[in-house]
Amino acid sequence: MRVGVPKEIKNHEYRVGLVPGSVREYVQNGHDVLVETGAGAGIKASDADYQAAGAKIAPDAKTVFAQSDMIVKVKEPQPTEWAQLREGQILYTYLHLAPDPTQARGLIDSGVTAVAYETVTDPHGGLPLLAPMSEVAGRLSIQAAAYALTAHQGGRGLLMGGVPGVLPAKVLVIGGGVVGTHAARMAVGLGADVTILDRSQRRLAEVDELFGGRAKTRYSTFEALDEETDVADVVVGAVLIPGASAPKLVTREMLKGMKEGSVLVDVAIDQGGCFETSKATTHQDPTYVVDDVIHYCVANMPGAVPLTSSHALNNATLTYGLMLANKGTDALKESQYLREGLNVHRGKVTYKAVAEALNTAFTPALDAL
Ligand SMILES: NC(=O)C1=CN([C@@H]2O[C@H](COP(=O)(O)OP(=O)(O)OC[C@H]3O[C@@H](n4cnc5c(N)ncnc54)[C@H](O)[C@@H]3O)[C@@H](O)[C@H]2O)C=CC1
Ligand SMILES: CC(=O)C(=O)O
Ligand SMILES: [Mg+2]
Repeated sequence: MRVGVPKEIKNHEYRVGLVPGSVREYVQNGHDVLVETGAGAGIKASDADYQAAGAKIAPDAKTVFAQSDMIVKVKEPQPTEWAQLREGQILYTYLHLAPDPTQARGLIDSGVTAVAYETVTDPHGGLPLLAPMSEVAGRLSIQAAAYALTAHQGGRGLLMGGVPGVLPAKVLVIGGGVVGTHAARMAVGLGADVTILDRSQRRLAEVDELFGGRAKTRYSTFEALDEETDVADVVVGAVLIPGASAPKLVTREMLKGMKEGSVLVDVAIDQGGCFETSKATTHQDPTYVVDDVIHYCVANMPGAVPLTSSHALNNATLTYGLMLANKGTDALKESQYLREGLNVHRGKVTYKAVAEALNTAFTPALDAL
């Protein structure tokens, strides 16, 4: 198969779909790899590094899309990209289709076979291709919040960990999954006063065990959200219902009870966001203010640390990517875990939560394949 890697074009997105080490693995499996010139610039990998790993270099994205059987990316295709996809071609990348009907329409119309990293599963029940970027985004969320809390950024003028004799910031984390626990770990490490809300009793027990009392846990109800947002200096939105649009948990009304200069970081923005007042922002202009509360809603947070993120992502995507390259769509028939990643195939939506969110017909993946 010919596997193509275009340069990412989303705002300030510096990650790359395949690092040179992964290219080498594809080549050893008998595949041709075509990499757009400069695709690795964000991770300091030159065209020569890719050539040394066995790739051929294409002069532009158009050549990559036209000549490849499978496209490996990081972020959801942008309009100019989905216009170049076609039936019989495999797209392997993050998609986040539920809150993005325009992209969904583009993929449906293209006929492409689109496998979304964020819904691929594994025998352990997690989301193995989402997890590494959730680890990065969770950790980054606290860096972003600490910066936004500074006075010159319009924040409360608060040091996350306080100092002896002065209380630290109160950090509320909504959702104790991968993003949530990694955010909490960083916040605890900085000395903040951390509370984690989750809707899963089992998860709360695991989180309680994990933090050994250094973070508090609370069951997530609207009452809890209302009370906890009133006292928080930082709120991290980290909930997920796989494939679906995020539930709106912090309402506009709750915002009115929050402190002036407090900070909301909505990591769940890639699934539409879990605060009513969230709208996606970019690394170029990451924050805005509503009712004196700073909102940070960057949908590709890990793109800011591409060296860490590209390698972490490749560690997770390589095995399933090779299965797709080696067996084509038969890989989707053989592996139920990889098949969970299939969102769109030959014009049909094959992931239930996505079909529901888009109010469109659902075709079970096995029927579509
Ligand atoms: N903005 C960005 O750059 C990035 C965003 N993300 C996003 O972050 C979000 C979270 O991802 P993960 O932590 O990997 O998911 P996860 O599945 O590990 O954790 C989600 C948690 O939310 C909990 N939850 C669900 N409904 C809830 C509610 N009503 N109240 C409280 N908790 C609730 C679940 O029980 C679960 O523990 C996803 O939307 C993911 O796509 C991930 C990486 C990068
Ligand atoms: C998961 C995601 O949206 C990202 O890594 O950009
Ligand atoms: Mg309140």
